[in-house]
Amino acid sequence: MSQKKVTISDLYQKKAEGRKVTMLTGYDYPTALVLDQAGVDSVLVGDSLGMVCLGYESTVPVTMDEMIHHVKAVRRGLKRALLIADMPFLSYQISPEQAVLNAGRFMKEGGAEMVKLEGGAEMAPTVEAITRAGIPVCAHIGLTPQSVSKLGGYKVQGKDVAGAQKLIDDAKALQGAGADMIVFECIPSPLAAAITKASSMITIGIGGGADCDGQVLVYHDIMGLSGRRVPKMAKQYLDLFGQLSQAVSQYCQEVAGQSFPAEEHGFPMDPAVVAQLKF
Ligand SMILES: Nc1nc(=O)c2c([nH]1)NC[C@@H]1CN(c3ccc(C(=O)N[C@@H](CCC(=O)O)C(=O)O)cc3)CN21
Ligand SMILES: CC(C)C(=O)C(=O)O
Ligand SMILES: [Mg+2]
Repeated sequence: MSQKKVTISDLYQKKAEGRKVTMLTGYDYPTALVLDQAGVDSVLVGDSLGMVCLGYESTVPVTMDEMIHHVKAVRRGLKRALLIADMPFLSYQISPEQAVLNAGRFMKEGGAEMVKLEGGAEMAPTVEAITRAGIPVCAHIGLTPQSVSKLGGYKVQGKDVAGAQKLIDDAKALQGAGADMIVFECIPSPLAAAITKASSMITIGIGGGADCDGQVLVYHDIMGLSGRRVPKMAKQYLDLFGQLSQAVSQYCQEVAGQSFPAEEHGFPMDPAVVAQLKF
């Protein structure tokens, strides 16, 4: 595995050559070590951390300070993979100025290399302002979880002509505004394939089918760590929740049954020393 840092040009190169870009979410230092050493191209500190790490009902309550705390932890664990920070709800929607300031915090305080934000053509001026400040942007269209109340639930987007055409127009506007990358979340595979073909941006699917330039999933979903049913687009590779629960219950049994700690888990003392102690 090459130890060279992954750059955005490397990912454009992959797109050009038809080699797939890999991305996973990562929220903490040990996970960053695993992802980096296993060779993933990019790590997204997603605002999904609000749901999977902090126990919120949605991504809406997540703050900039919470995000930065996690981005810094992931930064310390990455040597190679590209670090992308997800802009949380209301950190970029108010004005392009507010967006540049918060995107800049991710770069300056968090050590991020790219920021991601949700929204279509209406976000083009914001993407343009962030890009103009020298900060690479990943867009995100389709199912945009920060708008879950407006969307009426976590539902597939772009199924009818009007919805699909809007996503095509959104992608065009975001590309024109300078986005280098775009996430397609829960949109029909043929639509994601067609936009990918027409687009110079690096397209990353999560429920966008096999023909995107790359794929992203939530780490806790693929590892079976979320403790919930995983969304349809995720593939669960491990059942860590089950394994962790089993290990915790075994530990409790062994402490209760006094088979833990064993001799080797403690620190001996010279009996001559013990003999001299007065109690
Ligand atoms: N753990 C986790 N994984 C995610 O992928 C994820 C989050 N959290 N939080 C933020 C958003 C929310 N996401 C979600 C949440 C639910 C569905 C879901 O329930 N989808 C339905 C299909 C919907 C339809 O058919 O219209 C499903 O059956 O999985 C999808 C994406 C994706 N993101
Ligand atoms: C699932 C990805 C695309 C995301 O936005 C997140 O993890 O917050
Ligand atoms: Mg997100």
